[in-house]
Amino acid sequence: MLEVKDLYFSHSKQRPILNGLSFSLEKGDVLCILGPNGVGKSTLIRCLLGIYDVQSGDVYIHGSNMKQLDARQVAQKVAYVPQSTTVVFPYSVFDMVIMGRNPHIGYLSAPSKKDQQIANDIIKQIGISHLKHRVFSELSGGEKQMALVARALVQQADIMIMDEPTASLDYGNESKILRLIKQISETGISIVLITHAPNHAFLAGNKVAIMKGGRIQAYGSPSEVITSERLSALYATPIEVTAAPISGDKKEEARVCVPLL
Ligand SMILES: Nc1ncnc2c1ncn2[C@@H]1O[C@H](COP(=O)(O)OP(=O)(O)OP(=O)(O)O)[C@@H](O)[C@H]1O
Repeated sequence: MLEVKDLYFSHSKQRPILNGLSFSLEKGDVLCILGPNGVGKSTLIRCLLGIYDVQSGDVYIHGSNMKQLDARQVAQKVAYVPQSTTVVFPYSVFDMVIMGRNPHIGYLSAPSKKDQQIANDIIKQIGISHLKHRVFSELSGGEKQMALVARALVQQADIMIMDEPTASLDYGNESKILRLIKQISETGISIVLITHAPNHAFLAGNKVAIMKGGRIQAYGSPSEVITSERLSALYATPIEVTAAPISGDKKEEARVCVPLL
């Protein structure tokens, strides 16, 4: 669905940020991208959304080279959930959510009944009907994040890029968003999840990529890639990856990352 091949991007000639970066995403994958501050995760997102022109390498979306697609075509295929959004105008949650239909609406047209229906269905589906008429800018961080996920879903793109969608959320809202990510992927949407929490890869991901030095240093299933040695080296602090028993009907174990203080 998404293939990134030998991507190179640099703000200045001296120091490339992305230096031959490659990975691919299949239908329903949740690929967690981990990497320390400043490694180039946001830069990668900008390249995947077509905001930055890559200087060499290619991004293929359903086999089409992104260089051949205009912004509207990219937006029909790739949705984006930002970390947070500041909105000055008093848009309602419904106004914000229906904006996700823009790539499907003609330049001088208003959202159709069908667009409104799609927005209403998604709002209901992800359980934020009670927020529909609230002013977006007055919502809490967690409520805003749910509305931003709804906006991305109404775009009906089958690739979704999420930039730290749980940043600054409390534990309950973080779990809610991670659960939603799993549910969305089960519908066949592929997700690139940028996160600073390696545990997210165990909880919601099926693939993980570790970014270092402008490349993907390790790539594979969370249990293969996320090891104590690798995380400790990546974040330059001792981290242990261990198994925690989960009580319930059947005995299960969850893998967890614990920083050693
Ligand atoms: N417009 C710019 N001009 C020059 N350098 C930039 C610009 N934008 C980002 N950078 C640099 O590019 C590097 C990668 O930045 P980027 O924001 O992609 O990292 P990141 O992995 O998303 O970091 P974080 O985890 O802290 O959000 C950083 O060293 C940053 O200072």
